[in-house]
Amino acid sequence: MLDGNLTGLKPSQIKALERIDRRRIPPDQVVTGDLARFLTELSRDIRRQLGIIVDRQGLILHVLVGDDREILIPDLSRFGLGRSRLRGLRCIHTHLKGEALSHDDLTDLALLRLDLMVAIAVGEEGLPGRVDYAHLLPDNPEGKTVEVLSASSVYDLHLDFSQFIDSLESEMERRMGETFDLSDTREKAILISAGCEARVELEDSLNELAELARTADVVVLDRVVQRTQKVNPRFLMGEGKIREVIIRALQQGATLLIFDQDLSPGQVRSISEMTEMKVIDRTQLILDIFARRAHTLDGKVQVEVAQLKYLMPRLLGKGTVMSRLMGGIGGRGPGETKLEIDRRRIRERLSRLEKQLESLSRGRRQRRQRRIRADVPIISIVGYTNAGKSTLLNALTQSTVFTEDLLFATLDTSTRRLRFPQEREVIITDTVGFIRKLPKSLLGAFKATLEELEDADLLLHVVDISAPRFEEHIAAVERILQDLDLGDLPRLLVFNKIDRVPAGEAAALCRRFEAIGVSALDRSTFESLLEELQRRFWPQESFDDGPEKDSLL
Ligand SMILES: Nc1nc2c(ncn2[C@@H]2O[C@H](COP(=O)(O)OP(=O)(O)OP(=O)(O)O)[C@@H](O)[C@H]2O)c(=O)[nH]1
Ligand SMILES: [Mg+2]
Repeated sequence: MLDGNLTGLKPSQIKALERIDRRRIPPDQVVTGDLARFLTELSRDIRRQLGIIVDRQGLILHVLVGDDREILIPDLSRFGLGRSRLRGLRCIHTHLKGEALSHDDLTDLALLRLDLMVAIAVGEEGLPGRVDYAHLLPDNPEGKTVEVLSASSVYDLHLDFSQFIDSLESEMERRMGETFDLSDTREKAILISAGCEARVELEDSLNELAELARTADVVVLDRVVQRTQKVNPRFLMGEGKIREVIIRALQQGATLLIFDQDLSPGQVRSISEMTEMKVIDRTQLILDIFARRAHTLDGKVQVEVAQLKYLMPRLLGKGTVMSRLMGGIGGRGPGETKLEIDRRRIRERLSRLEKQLESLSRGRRQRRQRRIRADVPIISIVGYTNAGKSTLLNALTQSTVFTEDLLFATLDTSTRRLRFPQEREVIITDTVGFIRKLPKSLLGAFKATLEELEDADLLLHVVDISAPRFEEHIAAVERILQDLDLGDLPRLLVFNKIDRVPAGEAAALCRRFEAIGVSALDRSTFESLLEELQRRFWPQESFDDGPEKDSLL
């Protein structure tokens, strides 16, 4: 296959170029003397660089014609990356002025994961001169990515290529095997954050991203934090820096880049153009988790609507970025539904789903009305994800809502009854956990579920006080409540997981925040919470004897 700028070439030259691919290089040689000479002579005649892309069998797959300074390598993504993340292809090209391997040559080598990048100088009379070549390095503590070597001529290039590439690959695999199990098929991610905030803030948010990644069953290989003066509109960070990050990620064996900041459709596109690794942002990761977690019809429909809305503006005409957004993480459709690639069909599907949501929400409204008519107080549990909301609901009502030490265990509201003495009862509902930077689109998607909060007579705001930054969690939840127009509802702060902090400290924090401490794992800690609930709902009655513990717990 002949690529590049052929204008102005004589038909005989084009024919000669087209015939190059009939040649074959023995697998143990980088390039034969004959072929090198053919390339340098023709290159001198047309005064342009010439290149070939060769596979490990020595077949020539592409012939490239450049200008006097560079050649452009066509898209090689169809060849895929092997286990060591090498492409199994090398690039051999001519340099007209005997210049060393350029920065672009080395970048191509690293970004495309070529076996070798070789430059042969066009010498006098078009004879092949010095050979410069570079190969990638296995992951190493210094973070060095390439090794550049040279030979005084092709005839002095005594490199047994097949042996060389075999041992390089095994070393690469050995190094990767030190950080992760090579047979593990889960996605391997590099977490990336770039922003103007203070480093601790970036790190903190990145820790949470790591938790999200763990929840999504992704292996995290490394983290990159880049403080920037100003956010780069195309790549989030500087172009050179992002390239460096991608090159390191590939070297470490990553398959996925996860950005802590939300990427604009344009940014996803520009970064994706540099690499075949999947590029996703925080929102997409959360969407992915939601997609795995949605169990009820409501939940599934809501997540799919959010996913489609997120993907729409990110579609390219041909669906190329799409296909990369799709596979595996960041593209998991909830349940059976496969996301469609066609934009028009997405639009149709969206409107169908939205109708479905509408009717689901009607059903919910009726159920709610019945509840309100029954005149039973409604308590909604809200709080940061993983605070222990579902555990508390279960413990209070002796039921079994799914709980787990992962983020977003709960996506669907569940409703239970809590009985008090003297035939009194309240209804308690559990909700989806909140999180910092919860994307607006997602909030919108869950509006239907969160609508139920409007009916609440009281919000139990559950906080995990063993979390290092629980105050920020409180603030994030408060902000989201404001966004949902629920800021005026009465609420009660419940500090959960007091078993994980020293008793004195827990008591002091509760006093300071006017909160009630509990450990959702230990029902004997519920007394003051239950008393407070009774006081709030039936204030005129006195409970001098205190709640009858046996009937309560
Ligand atoms: N030590 C301790 N662990 C708790 C306590 N309450 C809950 N947990 C644990 O915290 C984790 C999260 O609990 P969940 O009830 O799933 O939390 P959630 O707030 O419903 O989380 P999402 O639904 O994901 O938003 C689980 O592993 C619980 O066992 C507690 O009082 N003490
Ligand atoms: Mg839960």
